[in-house]
Amino acid sequence: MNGKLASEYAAWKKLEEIHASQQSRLVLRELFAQDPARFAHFSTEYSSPSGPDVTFLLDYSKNLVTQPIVDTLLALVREAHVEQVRDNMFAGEHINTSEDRAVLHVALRNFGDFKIAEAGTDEVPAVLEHMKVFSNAVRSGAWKGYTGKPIDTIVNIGIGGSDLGPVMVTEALKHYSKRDLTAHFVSNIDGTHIAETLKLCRPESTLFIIASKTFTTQETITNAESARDWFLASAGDKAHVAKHFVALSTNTAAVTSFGIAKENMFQFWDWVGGRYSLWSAIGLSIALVIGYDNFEELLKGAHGMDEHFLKTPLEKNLPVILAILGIWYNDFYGAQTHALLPYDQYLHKFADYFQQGDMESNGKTVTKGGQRVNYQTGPILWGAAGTNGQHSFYQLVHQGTKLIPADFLAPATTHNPIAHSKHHRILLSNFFAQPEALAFGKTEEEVRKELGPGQSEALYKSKVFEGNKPSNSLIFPKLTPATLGALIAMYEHKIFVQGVVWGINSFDQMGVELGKVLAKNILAQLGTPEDVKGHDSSTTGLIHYYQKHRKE
Ligand SMILES: O=P(O)(O)OC[C@H]1O[C@@H](O)[C@@H](O)[C@@H](O)[C@@H]1O
Repeated sequence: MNGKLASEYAAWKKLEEIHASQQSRLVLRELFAQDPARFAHFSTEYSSPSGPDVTFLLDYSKNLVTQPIVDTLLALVREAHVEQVRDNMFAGEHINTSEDRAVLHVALRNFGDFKIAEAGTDEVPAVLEHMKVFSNAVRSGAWKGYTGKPIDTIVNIGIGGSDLGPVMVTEALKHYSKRDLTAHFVSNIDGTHIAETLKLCRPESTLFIIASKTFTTQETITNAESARDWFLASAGDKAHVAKHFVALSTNTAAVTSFGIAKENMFQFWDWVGGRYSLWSAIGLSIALVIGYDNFEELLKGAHGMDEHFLKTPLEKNLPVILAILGIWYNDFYGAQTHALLPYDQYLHKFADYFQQGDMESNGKTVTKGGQRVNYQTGPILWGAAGTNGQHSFYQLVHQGTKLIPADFLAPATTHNPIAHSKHHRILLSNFFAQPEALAFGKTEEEVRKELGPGQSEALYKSKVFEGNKPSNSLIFPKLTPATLGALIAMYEHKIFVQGVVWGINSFDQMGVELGKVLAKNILAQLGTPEDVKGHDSSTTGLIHYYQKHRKE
C-alpha cells in the first residue's frame, strides 16, 4: 500500500528494541504470578454478529507478550494500513496486483450487505441456487445415472485449492453427512490414486466432479480423462457423460471441449483464489455430502467472521490478534514454524488445508513493490490432530531446541459421546494439559523433589521441561457447519493481516510455476537417453537411471 518494507515501520523498530531488551525476561510463570487477571486480559470471546449462533473463546494469555508488546504490535498493524487494505479488499479493489484481480472470497458468503463493485459478484446467488438444486436432486435420488440408478458415489477430481478445502470440510462435517453417498477425492497425478479409487466405484452410480479453476491443470485433466475412459468403457455412448460428469470452473470453453454440458458446469470467477475457493462452486462436493442447507450454514458462519473482521476494533479483532502473535514469534523470536493442533478427530485435515492456505499465500520474498524483504514472511505451517501428535512429535515441541508456537483447538461437546463422554473428557484433559505443560514446564527443583536423591545428574536434567513455550487455546461449544465456517474465515483473515504487514501479495502463487514448466520440458525428453538435453549432471543422471530401469 505504502511501498514500505515492514522493517522500516517505527513500530517494527520499537518491537526490535523491546525484543532485545525483554526477550530473556519474559517468563510465563512470572507473568501469570504477577497478574492474577492475565487470563481475563488476554482472552476474548467471539460471538457471531449475524447469522447462525457461533461462539468461541480464544485464550492467548500463554504467549510471550505484555500489554505494551501487544500495543506495539497493534501499532504495527495500523502503520501498515491493514484496516485500509482490508476495506479495499471487501470493496472489490484489485489488491492482487500482480494478477490485477480482486480478492473476493468474502463475496461468496455475503449474506449481509457488503457493497462490492466487481463483475460477477451479482451472479453468486444464481450459482448457489444451481448447487442447491443439483445437490438436492443427487441426494434425493432424483438425478439418475445412465442405467436409471441413483448416484451412490461421488469422486471429486481436483488438486490444491480444488481438493484440500472439500476434503478438509467433508471430513470435518462428516457427522452431517448422508451415509449412503460415498465421497472420494482424487488429486495426485500418480495413477495409483485414480486407479485405487475407481476400484471402489461402479460406473452406473458414480458422479465425477471435475474441479479446476483454470481447467488446464495437468493432474486434474489427466485424471479426468482417465476417469472418462473408464466410464465410457462400461457406458459406451458418449451421451451418457452428461449424467456422470460435472465441472466446477471459470473456464467455460475448456469445460465444453472436454465434453461436459454447459448446464452441468458450475461457474466461479477469477476473483476467487484457489485456496479460498471452498465457498464457491468448488464446494459442490461439500454440499452433496452434508446437504445444501448445511453448506449454507458453513458460508453464513464465515460471513459472521467477515463482519467481525471488518467492524471490530483491532484490540478485539480475532484474526488481527492471531496475526500479530504470529508476527511476534516469526519475525522477532526467529520461530520458523507454526503448529495447528486440533483436539478433534473431525479436524484431522485442518493443518493440511492451511498448509496451502498459509504457505501458498505468504511464502513470498518480494513485496508488492518488488523489493526483496529483509525479514521473515510466512511460517512453515504444520500439525496433526490431538492426541496422536503427543505420541509422535510433541517430544520436540516440549524439550527440543526450537520454539514452536501452536494453536490448540477443541470442541466442548463431542458429536460422539460414547462411553458417557469418557473419551471426550480424556481428550479434553489433554487439550488443557498440553498448553499448560508447554507454558509452565517443570523445573529442576521440581524434578529433584519428585525423584528424590541418589539419581544421576543426567537423569535429573533430562526430566526438566524448560517451559515458556507459547500457545493459543481456542475452545468452541460444538463443531457445527457455522462454527467451522467462522474458524476457517478467521484463519483466512489472519493470513491476510500478516501479508499486509509484510507488504507481500498473499493472493498470487508464482512459486508453483517453475516446476510445472520444467516438468513439461522433461516429459518430452523421457524417451531415450539421447533426448535428455540441457540439464545439470544431477538431473541428467537421475533421468538416465530411470530410463535404464523402467519397465513399461
Ligand atoms: O483449480 P486449478 O486451476 O486446477 O488449480 C489447482 C491449484 O493449482 C496450483 O498450481 C496452485 O496454483 C493452487 O493455488 C491451485 O489451487
